[in-house]
Amino acid sequence: MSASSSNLQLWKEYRIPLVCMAIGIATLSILISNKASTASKPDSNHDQDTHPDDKKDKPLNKVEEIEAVNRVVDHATEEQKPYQHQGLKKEVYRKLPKVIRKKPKKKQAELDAAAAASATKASGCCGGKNKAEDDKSTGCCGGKSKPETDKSTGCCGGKNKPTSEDSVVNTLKTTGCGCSSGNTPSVKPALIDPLLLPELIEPIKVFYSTITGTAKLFAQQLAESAVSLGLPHPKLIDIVDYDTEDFLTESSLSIFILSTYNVEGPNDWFLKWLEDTRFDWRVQKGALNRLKFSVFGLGDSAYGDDFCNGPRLADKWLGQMGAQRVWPFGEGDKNGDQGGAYKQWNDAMLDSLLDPNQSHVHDAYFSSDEEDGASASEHDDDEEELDEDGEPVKKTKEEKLGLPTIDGGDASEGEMVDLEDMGNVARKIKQAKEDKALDEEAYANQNVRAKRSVGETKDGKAIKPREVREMVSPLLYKSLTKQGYKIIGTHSGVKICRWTKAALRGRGFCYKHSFYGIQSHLCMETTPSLACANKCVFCWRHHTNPVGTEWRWKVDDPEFILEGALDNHYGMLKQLKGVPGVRADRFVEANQVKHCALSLVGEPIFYPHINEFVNLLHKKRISSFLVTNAQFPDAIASMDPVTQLYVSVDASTKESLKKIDRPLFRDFWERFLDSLDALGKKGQRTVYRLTLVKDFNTDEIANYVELIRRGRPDFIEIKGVTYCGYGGASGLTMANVPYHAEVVRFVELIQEQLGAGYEIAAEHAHSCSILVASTKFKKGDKWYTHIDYDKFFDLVESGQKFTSLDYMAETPTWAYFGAPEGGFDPEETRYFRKTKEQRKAERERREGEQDEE
Ligand SMILES: Cc1cc2nc3c(=O)[nH]c(=O)nc-3n(C[C@H](O)[C@H](O)[C@H](O)COP(=O)(O)O)c2cc1C
Ligand code: SF4
Repeated sequence: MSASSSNLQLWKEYRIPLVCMAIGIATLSILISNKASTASKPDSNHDQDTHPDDKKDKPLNKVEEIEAVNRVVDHATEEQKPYQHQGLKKEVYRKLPKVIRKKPKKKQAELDAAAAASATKASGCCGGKNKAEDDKSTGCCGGKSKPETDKSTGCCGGKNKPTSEDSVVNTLKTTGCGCSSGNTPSVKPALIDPLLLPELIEPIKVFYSTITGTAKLFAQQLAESAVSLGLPHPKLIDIVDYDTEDFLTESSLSIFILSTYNVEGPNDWFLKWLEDTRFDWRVQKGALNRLKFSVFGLGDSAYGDDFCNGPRLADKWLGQMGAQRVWPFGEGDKNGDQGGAYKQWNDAMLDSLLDPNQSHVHDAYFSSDEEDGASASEHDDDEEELDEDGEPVKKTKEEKLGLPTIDGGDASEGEMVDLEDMGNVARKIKQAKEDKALDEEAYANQNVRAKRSVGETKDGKAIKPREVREMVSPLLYKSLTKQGYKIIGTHSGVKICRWTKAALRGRGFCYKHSFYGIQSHLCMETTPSLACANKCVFCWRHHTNPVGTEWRWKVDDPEFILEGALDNHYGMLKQLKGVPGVRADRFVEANQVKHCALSLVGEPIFYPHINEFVNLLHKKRISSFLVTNAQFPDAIASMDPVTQLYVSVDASTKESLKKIDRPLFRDFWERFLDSLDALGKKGQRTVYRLTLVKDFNTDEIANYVELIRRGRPDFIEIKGVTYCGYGGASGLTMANVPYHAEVVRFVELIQEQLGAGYEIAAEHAHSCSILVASTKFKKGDKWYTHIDYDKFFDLVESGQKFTSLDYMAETPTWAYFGAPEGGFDPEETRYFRKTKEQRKAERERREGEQDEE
């Protein structure tokens, strides 16, 4: 279709609203031109109907409302008036686009010019001068309309020649025409002068996802239609380029044009984020309530039940998270007239948007209850929440109390409660109330609370008071304490590791004993940040620990965290006193922590005062083993020496890292690579930790080799993933846990491809872990992968520069790869889990002994 014929078509479809609006503007022009004379007449009765001040008690009718809105929109001609909204009734004021409530940035001269232009151009009517038979492009009848008022065009046929504002207003009110009989016809009527628009209205955002380009084409068509209607050019955004987290603060009118793919496609990330957020109980109900949206799906009906399933889900989840659906879901079938279906949807959607009578759609674009980021509730806190029909929203008792609703916090659309379930529902509500009360009490009584809050972010920026909140909410507190964590202050945790318990009973140490000489009963596992920037599939905590890309919580004092961690650690140890098998000597030793594993959960390097924390550990001669997930390269670069610095290398390609770590950062891969580079520049011991997940990250040997060459770590720890009963979002099963032989094979392949410089040094068969070490740590036949801890503390104290080679210690031969002990310290008692039969025989034997007594 040519540009002119498409314009013609557009005009045909929009002529009525366009003419109405044009007339409104023409009316204003007249009002303005008469302003000077009328202003000097104190007794003038002009504009009675359009001065809301004069009729404060009467509600405005629709025409008055439009007039009033238009008058303010055309603020350039009213000089100071646009800034004096006091004259407008509240409901009219609220209909104004957000930006025009504020002082416009355009220079007055520019605005005046725009106003002058609109005065001559805006009316679609020539006042009967136009000789064209029927000029459809201008909406002018050429004075042909014989009836007093041509309702179909809104043109009066040049008959109405208002002589005063009064008559204009009356004409407008009765006929909808503002013909002034002498105006030159415009090229094309505009709803609002385009010169003013970019300043006035936030552009529509059009998010598209595409592989073969159709969705992008449709997005461009939408943009063209919007522009032809006088709206600002919408922003076209490829969904893969948008940071999904930003939807949480997005307030624009957002149109989603999404294609469907049953293979890996451009929607995956967005849909995954929507799903995660929708079902994440930590995300508040109505998280997207600032967003106004509509979705159009592209698909192919040949895919049967999968036709447009992705876009459909997007539409559903957006709605369920509180986003306002301004226009119903539309779909276009590749197997049919996809373009036609789209055009119909596109046109109807824009039409409704510009139609003030369709207030819920219209308001999504032209009105906002927010100003300067203040929420609606902040702004109009005296007002009731209204539903789509303008009725006050009836909230349940639970909603008013902020309690979880029946389905766990969300009464989603289409989810109705069966009458028979009402008993269960009542019980659930009661239970939820009791649980909440208990949680809040436990939280309030937490005996370890932050003594000092550090009110700044990692970059030293002060945290604004309203942003400071605690990372651990009462619900999270409950969840974590249930899992055995002790919470310190507002964002730190400590937990006793199972190897610590095993060591207390003389039943062996963890792999770090075999690789680096750590005795597990002397080790404390803690984290100063329960939050993380990933949602790794093998992290069983990702449904509970908070996530974020930047620190936005209260910050606790490092000294307080360390003291709290030690107190809680010792407190938990005490509870093991007297437990059968606990060795007295180990129990006494354990009361002096010598190692700290900063790897419990979350991202320790995220904590803004991590350097202070680590230095405090070293002052107490406690070693530090810090594991980071390689998303904060700057923090790695600025990290003071730690005894051993790890990065988790969970995958070796961008695609698999995205699949496994599910990072929140859009530039996660660049961050990951930068982290490896930063690691390569550290002087102290550095380690890559590879966790193998079968079918996820075990096939990319060459890429791993590449990454190892990049960061040149001293050591590479490779272990098979541990099965923790995943399910849920991770989708992992036992089938994803590699056998020991498979891990060995993988390591051998890595070592082969790495060539000289690295060798397989040690293993801990029990935990399926293998250590590949740089040959810098081998002297002759002997490995020196262990650590001289005292030497390390002395080096730190000295303040001199040192390297990983300055504090190495000899590795015992039982820890060597291939040694018969398999990395198990021969001085420990090997404990083999009993089989079912053995446990049964043991029980029978004990019962027999009791009988004898
Ligand atoms: C590999 C492939 C998989 C597809 N999977 C689906 C599907 O599961 N459901 C569906 O409705 N359409 C499916 N389609 C059809 C596309 O969604 C449809 O052709 C759409 O118009 C493409 O939009 P685009 O050009 O913006 O990428 C698939 C198309 C391809 C090529
Ligand atoms: S290093 Fe880790 S696994 Fe080993 S004892 Fe410490 S916390 Fe437990």
